[in-house]
Amino acid sequence: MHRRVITFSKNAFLPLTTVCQNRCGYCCFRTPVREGCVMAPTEAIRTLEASAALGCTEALFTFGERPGAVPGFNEMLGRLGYADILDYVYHLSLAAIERDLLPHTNAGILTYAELDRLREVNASMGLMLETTADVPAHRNSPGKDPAVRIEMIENAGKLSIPFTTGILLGIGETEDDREESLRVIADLHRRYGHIQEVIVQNFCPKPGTAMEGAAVPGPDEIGAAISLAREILPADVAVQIPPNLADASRLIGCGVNDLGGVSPLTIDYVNPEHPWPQLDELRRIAGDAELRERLCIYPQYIEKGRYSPLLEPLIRRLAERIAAPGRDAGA
Ligand SMILES: O=c1nc2n(C[C@H](O)[C@H](O)[C@H](O)CO)c3cc(O)ccc3cc-2c(=O)[nH]1
Ligand SMILES: C[C@H]1O[C@@H](n2cnc3c(N)ncnc32)[C@H](O)[C@@H]1O
Ligand code: MET
Ligand code: SF4
Repeated sequence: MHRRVITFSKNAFLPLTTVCQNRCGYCCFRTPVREGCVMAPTEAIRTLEASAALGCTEALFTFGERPGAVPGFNEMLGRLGYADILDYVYHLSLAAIERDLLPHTNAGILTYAELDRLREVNASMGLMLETTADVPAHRNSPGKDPAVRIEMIENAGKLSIPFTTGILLGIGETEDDREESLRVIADLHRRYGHIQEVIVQNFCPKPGTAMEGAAVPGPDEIGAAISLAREILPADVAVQIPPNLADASRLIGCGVNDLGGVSPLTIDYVNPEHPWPQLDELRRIAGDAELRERLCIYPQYIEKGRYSPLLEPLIRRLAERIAAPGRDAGA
């Protein structure tokens, strides 16, 4: 009998900017161009160094989409010495690699050329599909048009980038919409073979946002969505739930096999009111299953050599480190 395995990654969350071209009805992350809307390079480097010292393996760069489209933003970055946000994330990706962290960028919509450039310095990348439905929460978010999201995930496939995507539950979509979204992701993976994991994320209401009073998906509804994901997605695609947003120990039986990225240092800037569970709590969530640390690039993609030559030595070193015999998961 093989014991079930539940994986997770130890990361540092770096919200490079809160400026965003979209205005999603559920989001509390976005801000206008103002003092503090860009993470200063010194702070980013400090976070990378402290996270590496704590044993993290991943630098998660998640930030507002196409901030350069917002007037005043590029001038602000220019004062820090960068041409645009892509230039900044490229530079910090190199800084992460130098400090033994593998970059994973989720910057919202990027063009084929932008993905191609970032691929050189990122071990994996991500973009939530969110939903294929046309929902009011996305009325002011051109980048959440499902056709635009699907095109980017497809471009990442053409470029062979190990990829994370997912669906957001409770933003106005129906159960049929969830099924359609998962089928679209499954089809993309069948065509390009690049989807490592699919996040089934539940909406959490934020005060001051358009959806602050909206109903939240209950545990049974979340469980049903996880089961649906496991049923629809090919077996080599992991189903991930964020362990800080829902009752993970209760949901694990529905087919979850990954708990995503957790950080010993940085908060979840997208859901700042939800602290990350630490290692003992993750073990409790995993229950009888074996809790195993992973990198942001999954083993099957490492084996296939789906990474840039620049990342080869670091990926090899970190893979060895997390596999060291006798080593406790995540210690
Ligand atoms: O690729 C993504 N990774 C996201 N991640 C990263 C994810 O949890 C892991 O780091 C990935 O599994 C990478 O291996 C998040 C991490 C957070 O702390 C908070 C929110 C997210 C959301 C995403 C996401 O939308 N896309
Ligand atoms: C980084 C990812 O976080 C998700 N996201 C954004 N806002 C919320 C919220 N209020 N609750 C849960 N998830 C959210 C989106 O799916 C986004 O793509
Ligand atoms: N803004 C991006 C998106 O929604 C990244 C995650 S939200 C901060 O796709
Ligand atoms: S969820 Fe992402 S795309 Fe939507 S407003 Fe927030 S930062 Fe922008």
